[in-house]
Amino acid sequence: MSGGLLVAGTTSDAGKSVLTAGICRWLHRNGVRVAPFKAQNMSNNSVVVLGPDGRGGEIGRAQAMQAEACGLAPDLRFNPVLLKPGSDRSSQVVLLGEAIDTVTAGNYRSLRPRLAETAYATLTSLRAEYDAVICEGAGSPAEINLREGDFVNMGLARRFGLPAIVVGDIDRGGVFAAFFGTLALLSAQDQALVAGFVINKFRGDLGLLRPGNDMITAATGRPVHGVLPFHRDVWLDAEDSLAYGTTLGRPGPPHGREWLRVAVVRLPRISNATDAEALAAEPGVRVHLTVEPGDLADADLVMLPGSKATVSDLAWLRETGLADAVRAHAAAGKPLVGVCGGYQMLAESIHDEVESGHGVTPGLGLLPVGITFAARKTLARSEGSALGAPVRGYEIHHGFVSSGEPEPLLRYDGGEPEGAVAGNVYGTHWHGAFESDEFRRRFLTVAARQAGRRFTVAPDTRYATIRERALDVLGDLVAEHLDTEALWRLIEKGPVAGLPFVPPGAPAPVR
Ligand SMILES: NC(=O)CC[C@H](N)C(=O)O
Repeated sequence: MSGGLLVAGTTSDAGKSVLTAGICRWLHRNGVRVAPFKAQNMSNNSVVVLGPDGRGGEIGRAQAMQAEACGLAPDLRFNPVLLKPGSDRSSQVVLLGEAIDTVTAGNYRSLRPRLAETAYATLTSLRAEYDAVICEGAGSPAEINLREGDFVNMGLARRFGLPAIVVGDIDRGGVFAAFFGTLALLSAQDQALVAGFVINKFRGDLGLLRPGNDMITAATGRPVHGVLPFHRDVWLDAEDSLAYGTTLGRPGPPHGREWLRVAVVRLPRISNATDAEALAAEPGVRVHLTVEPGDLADADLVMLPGSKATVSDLAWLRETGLADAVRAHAAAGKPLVGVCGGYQMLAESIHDEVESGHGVTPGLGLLPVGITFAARKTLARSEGSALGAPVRGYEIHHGFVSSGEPEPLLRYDGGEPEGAVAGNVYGTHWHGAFESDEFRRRFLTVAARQAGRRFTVAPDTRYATIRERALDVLGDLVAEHLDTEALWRLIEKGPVAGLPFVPPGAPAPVR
């Protein structure tokens, strides 16, 4: 079998990543050798994967999660093109794991053929190796301004003759109009590949929804392949919904007497926000993403997460009054932790000719280090220890500590120091450290003490188990709520013949 499917969405955050992961898990459980794929991802949430040469490279976090759903180690080919936005107008281009260039609207066109050819070649190799490859689209396939040269959505489906399903988020409303409009704005050729729809995040009465499903099927000639219920356990790696004001997950009640309140500053170019998810997995730890200085005043622990744009996010921190709130929190003796870009912001100074080109910028001066940016990106999977517990993490950064000899937070297995501690202020370049269970427990215990909070960490939270369970939930959702027979047929046999065309089709360019 050389099966395939494109999971497209009516919008970003409609549930493509989650549905792709769920389909992957369901197939994997049924003994299918399945791999995930996203030709091009735009995200600052990445993981480090070791390439065939043993060197570290980056792919989008969602494809690493989907690989896990397939029972596979992540592979650079699962996400050959990763665009990491550093501003509204420019992104770093990561091709098969390696940062090769910076794109702006101006030069994307000239770069695109190379990106597309790499994506096509990569998918070809995956299809030769696996029984099925489940491809995730990006944004909406009906972005009519981007249709020309598209290699992520229908462009990819056309090239490989893949059937496509379109998932829509009913929680936002307008899902039927979105399905109809998405289909009707595609060319006849593309419409022929769109086999049906999936409704996501449904929380009402199925009886009330059903007439709508029947009508959209009558209007488009395509079935609704299933309705996935809103599920409160589906929150890990939910990167598109990292809106400020969000509380991560649904942690259980505290193991001890009080909750520990964690405020994570929702930086404009936040990267690897999953560092905060590991904290939110602990019972009694409430993790809130915020842009409000007032929220910091109430927090026990404040986290400055990673950032793809350290210097400009630091300027934003100052403009919004958050920098003062961070300082006041630290001055009160309460714990503050900076991860990667957030760590860099806590330094005395940041010398950056690479990411921002701003030269020297004063940092918040809360940790006794100086940071300098190097053109070469550090990409590593790292192991060591901290607070007497083993720690694993991964590193994705241009900036490095170029001065200062702080008390380290961590040590690499070889003994090299990493990160810094100054009383109640902590920093490290490592992402993922809080996924190490014993280290997380010890860190939260110290943090609670410094915050004067009667919080007791649960003795037995295993982050890896929680992740595994979340993937199983996704597999269950697909198995229980989708027409899996229809899905299987699509994946195995390809597009359905004779699907009707819905006018007007792709609009002609206006010259
Ligand atoms: N992952 C991060 O937070 C990166 C930090 C910073 N932008 C750097 O490249 O060094």
